[in-house]
Amino acid sequence: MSEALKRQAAAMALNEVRSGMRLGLGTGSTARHFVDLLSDKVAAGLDVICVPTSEVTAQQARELNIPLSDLETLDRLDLTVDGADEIDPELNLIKGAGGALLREKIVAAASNAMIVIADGSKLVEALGQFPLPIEVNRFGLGATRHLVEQTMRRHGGTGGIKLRGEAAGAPYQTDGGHLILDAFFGRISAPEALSIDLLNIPGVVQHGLFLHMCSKAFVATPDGVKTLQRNF
Ligand SMILES: O=C(CO)[C@H](O)[C@H](O)COP(=O)(O)O
Repeated sequence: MSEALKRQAAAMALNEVRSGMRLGLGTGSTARHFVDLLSDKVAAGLDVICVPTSEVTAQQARELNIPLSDLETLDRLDLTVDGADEIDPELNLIKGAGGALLREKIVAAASNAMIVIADGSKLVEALGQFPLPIEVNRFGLGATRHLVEQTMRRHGGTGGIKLRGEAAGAPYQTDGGHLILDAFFGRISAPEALSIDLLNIPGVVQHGLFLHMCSKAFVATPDGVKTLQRNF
């Protein structure tokens, strides 16, 4: 999908930002457009303080003179704007293709609202066609992978599990120094139960299912930007 559509979705989210807000800044190509557009408003006098969800976003924001803070200094945020890899009709998400899922989830959970920006290709009837990123500790990788695979089979997952970056010769490392297993479920029929089961595996640090966290999504299609909303 085109960068123009991603930017349109990002522009809609920018309309939700008010002076004085504490903002979470997402990661990925769509969130990048949001940060870029936000910087114009900041240059024009918008007063915000932002917490980035990755080193990449932090660097972009610093280069664009967006004021940054962290979750030691601020314990709550007003709003987080982030991208997603899949969005279901309940606004449950799969996130983490960019590897930032742990910080993204910490920042979203610290926020009073989470808005997702995406193009129409991210809308799905059921989560799971996109591989679910699972962030794991390096220690005990083989054992953790085995337990993740057992859990995936119990939940009807039909595909395999790949250590991200392995095929390229060097495992991908997250900002927190962890590894990512990408699990090809096919279809996730009980996301809440899967979430609990994955988090019960000691080597699993976090997974990319964002359940009941997103209250609004701006989804850009060639016919315009759709606003999807969910009340908690
Ligand atoms: O979860 C993410 C990073 O960890 C991204 O938000 C997600 O992968 C969407 O990225 P993009 O906007 O480039 O499609």
